[in-house]
Formats: sequence, structure tokens, C-alpha cells
Amino acid sequence: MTTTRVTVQGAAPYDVVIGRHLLGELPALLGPKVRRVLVMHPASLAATGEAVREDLTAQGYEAFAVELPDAEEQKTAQVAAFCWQVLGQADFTRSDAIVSVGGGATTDLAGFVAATWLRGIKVVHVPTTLLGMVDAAVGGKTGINTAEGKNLVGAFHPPAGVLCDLASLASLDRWDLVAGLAEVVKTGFIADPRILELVEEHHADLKDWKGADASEETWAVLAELVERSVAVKARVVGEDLTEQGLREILNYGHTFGHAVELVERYQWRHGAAVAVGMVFVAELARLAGKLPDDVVARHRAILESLGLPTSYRGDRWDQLLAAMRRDKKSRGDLLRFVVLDGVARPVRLEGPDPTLLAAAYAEVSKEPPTGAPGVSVQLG
Ligand SMILES: NC(=O)c1ccc[n+]([C@@H]2O[C@H](COP(=O)([O-])OP(=O)(O)OC[C@H]3O[C@@H](n4cnc5c(N)ncnc54)[C@H](O)[C@@H]3O)[C@@H](O)[C@H]2O)c1
Ligand SMILES: O=C(O)C(=O)C[C@@H](O)[C@H](O)[C@H](O)COP(=O)(O)O
Ligand SMILES: [Zn+2]
Repeated sequence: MTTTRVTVQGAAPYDVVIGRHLLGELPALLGPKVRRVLVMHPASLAATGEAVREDLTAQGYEAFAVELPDAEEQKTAQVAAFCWQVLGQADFTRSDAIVSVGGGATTDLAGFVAATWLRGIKVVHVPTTLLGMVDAAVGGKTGINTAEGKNLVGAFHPPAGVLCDLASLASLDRWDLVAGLAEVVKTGFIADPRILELVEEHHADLKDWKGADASEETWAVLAELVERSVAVKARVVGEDLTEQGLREILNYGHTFGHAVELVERYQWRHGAAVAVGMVFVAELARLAGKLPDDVVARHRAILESLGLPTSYRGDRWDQLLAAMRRDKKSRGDLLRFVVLDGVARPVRLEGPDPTLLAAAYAEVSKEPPTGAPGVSVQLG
């Protein structure tokens, strides 16, 4: 396949490179001054992380590696503090760099460590999940969680480059692929309807992701979905890095989705929570008289065709509401949502009546699962 480059504009423009076997591109993204590199990867990607470290060593860098806890467990102040200790003990200076190798949780944590070490050193992301490629690695939002909520501590720190090696997706669990598709579908609803058509046409093969054994056609569809999603994200963050306005559209479905993640103690995948969050906010828009029934139904149909959840237990409203109040789009006591008034027509809904919010929750509610309270499943 051909290699595609999408340039993200801003104070320091950078490239998102999409293709296969792209490690050779790393030195160019790091630039000529970098001497030491810390490769940050989760334990589950130890072999890949070590391969990247060895490759960098072979290219003349002094390369170190740090192994992180898996998934959301790494997005904590304790893990960040451990990484600062590693950087300190290895004498990392402002002309050194971090390379993240992993999913969105890793790019978020590594980006945050890079943003804070010496008040900011270079980071290059090598996302290995679909979600990381289409969303998390691009745009410079970095962060960690606190006990009170998701991504409550962080910084805007754009990378020096992003390498999306599609070959990484061969080993991805099908539920992690599908979770990444939730952000792809989000991008379709907020900005690129062709994405929705592609998912509608190919949902069965995408849902039944066969990794290395997937057909050429499925790989080609996936490549197009990555390219289209990255193009939208690049355009939005190029115009509004620090989320003064436009960038909020990328948060579609996240107000409720992040609340579900917190209530479920991060046992739900981010993409799965965002899927329910999009249905919640589509229902909210419908109840507010902004969105027609058929577009709401289209949300459910597309997400369900991929096996993503579109409902959530009905007995958690108080906790969800408390978590939504801490959403970054809130202003004082005012809850703010990104909603649609049509496909690819995002608008804001500010301070909706509490009865409207409760009614939208009722539309996505289902019976609480049987079994011990608090037991949750990963995809709803
Ligand atoms: N900063 C942003 O703009 C942004 C955007 C979207 C999401 N996010 C964040 O991204 C995170 C979710 O990202 P994610 O879905 O990639 O989750 P993740 O990073 O937890 O990765 C999911 C799982 O896939 C495994 N994995 C990673 N690469 C693999 C590979 N190639 N083969 C096999 N397994 C692999 C990981 O070890 C993990 O268990 C959340 O924390 C979310 O808040 C950030
Ligand atoms: O890049 C953005 O901006 C987004 O909102 C993308 C989201 O998919 C992503 O999950 C992001 O981390 C959420 O940001 P937050 O500001 O709500 O924590
Ligand atoms: Zn997200």
C-alpha cells in the first residue's frame, strides 16, 4: 500500500504518516538534535517496544525503554511520577525525546509525561490501536485520570510526528478494533458522512475482525477509514488546538461516555462508553427538537451492527450526573453538550432542562445486570 501523509497545522506543524512498516521514518520525525530517547510501552507490547528501542540504538540513539501497566491503569499520577524518575535518572534534557508505542492510553500518558518533563520535551507517537491512530495520537491532548474523573489532569502538547503503522492492527483483539471504530463512527457523524456509508457497507467484516487473515478489501476499507478520520481530526485541531470552540465537536458522545467509564471504574473500553454516549446525546438532541428520529435510529443501527453497546444500566443516574458536571465543557453549573442538528452538523446544547437529561437517560437505560453490584462487562 502507499504511504499517506497528513500535515497538522499549528505553531509547529507535524506529519501523521499512515502506511506499513514505518519505523524507518522515526529519525526524521525526531529531528537532528535528539540524542536520548525513552520508548514508553505497555507490558502487553514488550516485544514491540523492545524492537523499537533496539532499532533506535542501531540508528545511533541512546535508547531506553519503560514498561507501563496496561490500558487505563497507566493513566495515573503514580505512573507518571515513575516515568519522571526514569527520565531524571537517565539525565534527559530538553533536546531528548519520548517515543510512545501503544494504544490511546499510552499516547495520553506518554504525551503527558513529555509535556511536563522539563516543561516540555519532544514526543513522537507510534499508535498501535485503531483508536490511537484515528484519534488519541493526533492533536496533542494528553492526560491522566484522577479519582474524580477521566482526563482531569493534562496538557495540550502536540507531538513532533505520528506513525500509524497499519500492520500493528493485525494483532489487535476484535473488541479493541471495534472500540476504535466507535471514534471512527463519531467522526462520521460530526464531519464525514462517507465514513458512515463505509461502515454501513462493511460492518460485518469489521465486526468480525480477523487481523492478519482479514481480506484485502477489509484492509483497504480500514485504511480509508483511518485516512478519513485523521484528515478530520487534523483539520479540527489545526484550527483550534486548545479547544476554544471548534475542537469541542471531537467530544461528541464523551460527556456521558466518560461518566460511564468512571462509574464502571474503567472496566469498559473507552470506545464502548463513547458509543452509548453518542446514543444518549442523539436522544437528547431529538428530545430538544433538534435531531430527527431517523438520524437517532441510524446511530443505534450503525453502532449495534458493529456490536457496540447502545444502552446502559438504568440505576446510575445520580453518579453519572455528578461525573458529567466535571466534564471539561461545563462552565460553572452549566452543563454543555455537543449535539447534532443533522449528520455532519454539530451544534452546542447548553444547560438542558434536567427533565430532558433524565428523559434521554431513560431512552438509553436498560435493566441493571444481574449478579454482584458493580460487576461490569467490557462492551456493555
Ligand atoms: N488524547 C486524545 O485525543 C484521545 C482521543 C481518544 C481516546 N483517548 C484515550 O485513549 C484511550 C483508549 O485508547 P485505546 O482504545 O487504544 O486503549 P488502550 O491504549 O488501553 O489499548 C487497548 C488494549 O489494546 C492493547 N494493544 C495495543 N496495541 C495492540 C496491538 N497492536 N495488538 C494487540 N493489542 C494491542 C493494549 O495493551 C490494551 O490492552 C483512553 O484512555 C481514551 O481516553 C485519547
Ligand atoms: O481530541 C479531542 O479534542 C477529543 O475530544 C477526542 C476524544 O475522542 C478523546 O477521548 C479526548 O481525550 C477527550 O478529551 P477530554 O477533553 O474530554 O478529556
Ligand atoms: Zn474519545
